[in-house]
Amino acid sequence: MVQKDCISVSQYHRQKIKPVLESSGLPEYIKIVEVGPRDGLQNEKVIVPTDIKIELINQLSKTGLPAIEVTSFVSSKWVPQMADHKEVMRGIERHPGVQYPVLTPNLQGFHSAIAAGATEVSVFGAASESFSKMNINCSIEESIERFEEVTKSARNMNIPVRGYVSCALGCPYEGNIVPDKVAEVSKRLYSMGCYEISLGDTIGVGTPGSMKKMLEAVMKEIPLSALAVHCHDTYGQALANILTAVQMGVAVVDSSVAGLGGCPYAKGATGNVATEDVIYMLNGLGINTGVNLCAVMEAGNFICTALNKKTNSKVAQASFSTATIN
Ligand SMILES: CC(C)(COP(=O)([O-])OP(=O)([O-])OC[C@H]1O[C@@H](n2cnc3c(N)ncnc32)[C@H](O)[C@@H]1OP(=O)([O-])[O-])[C@@H](O)C(=O)NCCC(=O)NCCSC(=O)C[C@@](C)(O)CC(=O)[O-]
Repeated sequence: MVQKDCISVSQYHRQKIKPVLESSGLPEYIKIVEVGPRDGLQNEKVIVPTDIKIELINQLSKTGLPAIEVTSFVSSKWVPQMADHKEVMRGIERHPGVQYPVLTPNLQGFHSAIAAGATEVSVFGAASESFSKMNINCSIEESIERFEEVTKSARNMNIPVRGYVSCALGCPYEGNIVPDKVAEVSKRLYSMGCYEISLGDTIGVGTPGSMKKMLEAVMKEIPLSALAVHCHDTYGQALANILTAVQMGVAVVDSSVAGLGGCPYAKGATGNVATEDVIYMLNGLGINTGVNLCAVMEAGNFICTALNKKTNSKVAQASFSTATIN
């Protein structure tokens, strides 16, 4: 059940990201991009039934979240969990003011996504050659060519395109990735028309120190207002890394309800930072998100019950055991 005092989505969606809270130097509003239904569920061992995915997205749509990544239009041989992309896309109830982006690695995926009713897409590249090859079966250069085809078609249809750069703080195959490489790939995605670049710590190895260095390099090439961070929590650093990014002025944060997820081509990587934990931290900093924490916890409880697993959200764990949320 959504709380009565939940601030309306459209109220926040309409407003531009404001520069900073005057007293603290922090952004006054942070946009949360919920990636659980895609990034979270793509990595589940058992195939999650389509109606459960749809119900999860419908519940999340009522929480005040401004953006919910719904699914991926990728090959079902590569990611069987996302094979029902069309049914999910067509089955969800769309709420005014909520964005419902989907992943599209190439023109084929883009056309399928549009045919299924997608109104926003994301291309996903990497700052690591090896990861690019393992994840989307092509070099970084080839991926850029494919993404250019997608952005060109999208522009003609007025479809916004978001760009991911995976391995921004480390690669499961190559180890360290130099910040300049992240900046270079980010710049290319931004130059081809991606409205926002989400910097992915795909395997959750970053620290506040490496996040700061990487962001300093990327911020030389791309406006701060076009940057997002996407932190997995494998080493327990995600919230600290997000706080570092927010202190540097980043105002878009990706997260996953109940901390679900991982990437099938980044073995051992755990889920994204839990949406509940990010909201709790931002609430404590006095930063608006427009998202109702209780309603997100209810959605988290729904999906964890359906998957028969324990939530990875520390906030949900604490709240369900003490029944107190501040
Ligand atoms: C990109 C491909 C498709 C290339 O895969 P490929 O095998 O090189 O593709 P191809 O062009 O040679 O085509 C081979 C077959 O795939 C089909 N195909 C071709 N394109 C599509 C498509 N779009 N949708 C559905 N089917 C497609 C195509 O029709 C053909 O079918 P066949 O004739 O064999 O029956 C493949 O590598 C793939 O699907 N990879 C997906 C990987 C993925 O989804 N990874 C997880 C998401 S990334 C991530 O999690 C990181 C992120 C974003 O969260 C950020 C972070 O944490 O860092």
